[in-house]
Amino acid sequence: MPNAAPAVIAFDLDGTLVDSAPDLLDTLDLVLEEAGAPRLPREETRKMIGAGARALVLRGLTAAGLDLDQAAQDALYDRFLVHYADHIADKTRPFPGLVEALDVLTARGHVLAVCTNKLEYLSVLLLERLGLAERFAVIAGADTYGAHKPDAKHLIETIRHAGGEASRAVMVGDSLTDVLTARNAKVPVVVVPFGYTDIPPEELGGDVLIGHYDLLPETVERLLADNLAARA
Ligand SMILES: O=C(O)COP(=O)(O)O
Ligand SMILES: [Mg+2]
Repeated sequence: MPNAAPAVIAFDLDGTLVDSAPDLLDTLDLVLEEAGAPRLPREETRKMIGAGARALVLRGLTAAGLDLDQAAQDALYDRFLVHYADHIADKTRPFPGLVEALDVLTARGHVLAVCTNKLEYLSVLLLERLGLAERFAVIAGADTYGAHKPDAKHLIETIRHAGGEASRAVMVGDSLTDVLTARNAKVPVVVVPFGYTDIPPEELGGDVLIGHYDLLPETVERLLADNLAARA
């Protein structure tokens, strides 16, 4: 019997859809430099991405050994947001094969959504600049539903607003936060290995690890079918 709800494929943004590290970390370098901190190595700061911009700034300050009061931290965060918004798509690009994979998923009738710990307005701005925004039924940021990853509510609400249900959805992400979110929401999760994580991607505990977006459409079909069979 056909399921009335479309399948929803929910993507993390930073490190999953797009390689946004260059613009995020250029901005982090700039605000830390303005605060008088030494420059941190990229291998180190890359792993600080994944819990949103405020966490990125705070992690940078901690790693640089700067102990600022709340007002100074807030000012630095505001400065980060303004500069980042102005440079959000200078170097940021979709990962190879992404656009083709999204085309295939959409042609199969699946609905695409974004579930990210980036703020909603920055997520929309970035995807608009890259010409990708229209592809997603929902772009849900850390501030969209009053709960953010790894809270299951962020993913469940994203799927619901996209017109689907958690029992017929797949999450795609690059970090432990994404895997935990999917587990909490009882949604299967695909891990991509080209994002930002301090844990090796194969150790994140996802259902499937794919090395290239070419593999995503068949992987999604398999996970949806497995899920259906498990529920029968
Ligand atoms: O920008 C961040 O730190 C978080 O973004 P993500 O949830 O899309 O990985
Ligand atoms: Mg990510």
